[in-house]
Amino acid sequence: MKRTDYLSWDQYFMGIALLSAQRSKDDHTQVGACLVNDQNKILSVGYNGMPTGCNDDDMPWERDGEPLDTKYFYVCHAELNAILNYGGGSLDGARVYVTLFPCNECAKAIIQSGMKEVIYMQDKYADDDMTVASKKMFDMAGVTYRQFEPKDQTIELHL
Ligand SMILES: Nc1nc(=O)n([C@H]2C[C@H](O)[C@@H](COP(=O)(O)O)O2)cc1CO
Ligand SMILES: [Zn+2]
Repeated sequence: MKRTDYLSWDQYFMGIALLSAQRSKDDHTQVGACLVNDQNKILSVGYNGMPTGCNDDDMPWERDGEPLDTKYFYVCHAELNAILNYGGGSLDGARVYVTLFPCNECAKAIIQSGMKEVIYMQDKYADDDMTVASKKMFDMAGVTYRQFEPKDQTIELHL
């Protein structure tokens, strides 16, 4: 008999984004992203972290303080990492599953790389100008975005 409680594509890819987020060293916000093509093949994954070669232990993870002593100048966002991690050529027409709505900088990278759809989970910075700017650019550029609809399915991983 065919299983009925298998994961939908959306659940599968958002699940991979959520698992990727668990690699983040950021103690306040962990973000994961998964890029998928129109044949539902995974192209790339990423999470928010310091640039390669910048030691996690030597970099600041603070949110407040002198700008140079906070994480914001340094950390590479999950979406940008996923885009840059893709070694296979064009991302034209791809979609991105991301656990937090993209910032304006990642929105630009998403648009410029030719991606067409954003599926996001949280939108906790919806009122921030960066998110308003992201949506403005997505709307103008014809990149659609929709919030992931949780099916209340729990998966336990014993790692
Ligand atoms: N879409 C995003 N992707 C990301 O990877 N990030 C990262 C950058 C930081 O490491 C963290 C946000 O830090 P905080 O301001 O919530 O403590 O999440 C943030 C956003 C929000 O725009
Ligand atoms: Zn970003």
